[in-house]
Amino acid sequence: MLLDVKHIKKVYRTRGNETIALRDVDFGVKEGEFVAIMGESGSGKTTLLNITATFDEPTEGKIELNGQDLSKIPSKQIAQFRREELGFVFQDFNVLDTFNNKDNILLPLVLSDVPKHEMEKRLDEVSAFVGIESLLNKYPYEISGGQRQRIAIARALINQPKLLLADEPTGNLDSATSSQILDVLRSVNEAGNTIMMVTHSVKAASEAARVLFIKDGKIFHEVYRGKADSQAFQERIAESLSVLNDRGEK
Ligand SMILES: Nc1ncnc2c1ncn2[C@@H]1O[C@H](COP(=O)(O)OP(=O)(O)OP(=O)(O)O)[C@@H](O)[C@H]1O
Repeated sequence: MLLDVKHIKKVYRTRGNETIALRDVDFGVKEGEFVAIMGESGSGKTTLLNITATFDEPTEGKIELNGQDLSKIPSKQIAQFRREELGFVFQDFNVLDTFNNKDNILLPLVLSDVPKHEMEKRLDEVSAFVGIESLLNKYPYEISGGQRQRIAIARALINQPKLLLADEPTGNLDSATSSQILDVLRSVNEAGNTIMMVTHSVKAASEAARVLFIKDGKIFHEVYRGKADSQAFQERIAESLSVLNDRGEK
């Protein structure tokens, strides 16, 4: 298993209030898998992603990436770990307007002291893969949302991370652009990269091979695409969501 999420519980304590955001969440992600996580607002998806990303720590349980217990990484090495082992794609792109697109993509390599010729080689590869060669010398504010998300995906891939974490990557895009970004994510996965993606979108989730449904901080259900085509898988996902919501209303 590349990612092992072991009996995670997360309790937020704020001024006497206690919120149990995750309870006994337990699953694994194999190398090369594409897993989507769905659930209603407040069900714990972002909490799970944040803990996997080492932005936060579980109250109980542990997460291992390639056998490495995330809680054992010394705090001084956390930033380096994130930069070298994980890639991030967010809803709001998180690219820096003060750098041009090329420097945005290269930033993780600069911070990791990768030699210049290696940087150029990886930049060429990743730019061709994501289809952004003509955008490299522009700035993020000069390009469209979909193009910005491509830059963010290139930046996430440039360090050849073990795991790509995506939080609602099509949330700020129109449907045509979303489809293009989903195509990119599919090819990223087909090239062997492991992806864990939080999404509200049935269409986005249907790109994954497996969808986990979270409800009230617990994994409630999961579906595998198997041999289903995209349309059939979307119907199954939508059906699972309606069961999830129905039971919530009772
Ligand atoms: N920093 C925090 N302090 C206290 N409670 C929090 C904090 N972050 C999240 N929560 C609570 O934990 C629960 C899970 O929240 P989380 O953000 O993980 O849900 P989500 O499924 O990602 O929701 P959304 O789809 O709206 O982003 C919610 O009840 C939320 O109010």
